[in-house]
Amino acid sequence: MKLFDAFIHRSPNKLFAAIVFGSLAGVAYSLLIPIVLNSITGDSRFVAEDTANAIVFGIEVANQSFATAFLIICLFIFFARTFSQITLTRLALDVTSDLRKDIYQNIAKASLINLENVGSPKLLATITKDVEDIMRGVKVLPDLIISMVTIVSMLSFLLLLNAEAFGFVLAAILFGALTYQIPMLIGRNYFIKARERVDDLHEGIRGLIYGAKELKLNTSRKEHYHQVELNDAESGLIKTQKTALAIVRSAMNYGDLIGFFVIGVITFVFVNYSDISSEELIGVIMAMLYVTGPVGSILNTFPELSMAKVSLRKITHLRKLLAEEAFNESVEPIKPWQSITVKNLRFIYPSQEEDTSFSVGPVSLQLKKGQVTFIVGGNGSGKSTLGKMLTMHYLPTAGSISFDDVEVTKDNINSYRQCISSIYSDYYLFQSLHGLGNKLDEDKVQKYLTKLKLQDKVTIENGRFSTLKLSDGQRKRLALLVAYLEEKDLYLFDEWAADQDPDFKHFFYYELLKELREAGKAVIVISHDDRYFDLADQVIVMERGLRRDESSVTIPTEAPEEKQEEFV
Ligand SMILES: Nc1ncnc2c1ncn2[C@@H]1O[C@H](COP(=O)(O)OP(=O)(O)OP(=O)(O)O)[C@@H](O)[C@H]1O
Repeated sequence: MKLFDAFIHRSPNKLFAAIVFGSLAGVAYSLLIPIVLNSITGDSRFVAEDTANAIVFGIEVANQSFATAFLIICLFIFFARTFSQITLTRLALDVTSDLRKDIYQNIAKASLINLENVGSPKLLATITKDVEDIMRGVKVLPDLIISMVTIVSMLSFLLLLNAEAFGFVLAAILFGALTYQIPMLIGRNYFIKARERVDDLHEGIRGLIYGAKELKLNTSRKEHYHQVELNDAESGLIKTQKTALAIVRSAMNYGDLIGFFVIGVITFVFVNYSDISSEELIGVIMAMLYVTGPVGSILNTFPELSMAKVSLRKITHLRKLLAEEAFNESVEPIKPWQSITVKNLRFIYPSQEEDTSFSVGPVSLQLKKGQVTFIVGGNGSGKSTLGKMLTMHYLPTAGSISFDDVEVTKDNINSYRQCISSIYSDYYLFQSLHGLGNKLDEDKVQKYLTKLKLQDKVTIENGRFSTLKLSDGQRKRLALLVAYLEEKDLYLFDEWAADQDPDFKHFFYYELLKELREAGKAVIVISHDDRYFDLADQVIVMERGLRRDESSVTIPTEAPEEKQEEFV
């Protein structure tokens, strides 16, 4: 993805108009020199001679027609430049907004495992810092175009004025531009290093916010954390940024001085070897002084463009990491089903070292509507991983899931996902009941708010919760309310009751599960609480990623078939 391509893609007509007006402003700039030159020196080679004075509003104005032309050109420059800058800046805003929206889409379409692996600090750094840096880089493009056209126009004027001087100035500018690239390349490498350090720092800041409770209770840990994860990371980042900026600043000053160096050489040396007239010399020096501004302005854009390029690379890399789930996203009505048959399902966590990556399965089981299935086992035995395969968050590396006789494939997986509701331990509670607001059954909402003892805490207005400032247990109850209101066919609760009062544990295990069973839902409960295991219709015991207990359900076992291509 190239920055300019994004502009062309967004609005080619606006881009074209902005470039045309920016270029015209550049040409108009260069027309001011011959007019001024003519008035001062009387050199009428480029503009016809006109010495008539006029009185305008009581003020005497020399060379009336030149003065009028000068004013008109200035006004034209103002309007053309402003139009070009505003158009390109607005385009730049649209392009960066598109970029952010693209990243939102990338995140939405990425597989859960890729999202977990990339992690939120990196994603947030990209959406905030990288897109912002690209925006800054994009914003300098209007000035870059105007300055480039001004330089080209001034060089053309120089060519008309004195071909020898033109050759000399051109050679000096080319030499300067080439030698300028060396420090800029070094500076760019430092910008890349600095960008890597921003990710580390974001990770550190995340620990500072989310680990605030732990850090407050342990001063030596807090000091160590501040020193290693924040102060050292800050120092490393600032040092790298300072070095990058020092190199880039020196390069920019070098670039600025090239113009004056050329003026000096022309004034003190070139004149001794050329028969340039004094009018031409004044013209050349004026043109050089004039060119120095746009040259500086172009050079000033380089650090921003350099950082924008680094950020663009970062975004491109992130997009690769967030590989899309390659399946049909459309949602079609699914055939009513009674049971889910899982055969030899397997999932291997992606890892650099194959030996250390954890795998779950092959696991076979059957889930039926109107049945409650408990998945139990020790910590790290693979319960949640199996759950995420059953709720189709993780795409299995092998095996199959079938709803009655329809096997889940990449063509229908999104349709089948719509019949599932889950609450994992890292659930997210949205402030709004997105997509549910209009079809809310008020009586049902009130009944469940009361059952969950939330009726005095939360109300729902226009599909939004009045507050989410609740205790952990209350928030989890609200998540349960949402899941219940969703009216899905398959429910998964991962340790839902673990941090609830005995009353609510009782409500969950004895009332809610019973009600869901009676409503003909298939329910999966991941639990450690063995007091309630006998409430299950079947218990799946997990041990080191495999199913230990196969007694409660019999699945026709076949040789594990690798079906990776069906899903991934
Ligand atoms: N995002 C991940 N990347 C790589 N490996 C992971 C990831 N998440 C979990 N694992 C591995 O999978 C194993 C099983 O994790 P899982 O969450 O399924 O266990 P669990 O039985 O639900 O444990 P607990 O009872 O503690 O919640 C872990 O021991 C870990 O090695």
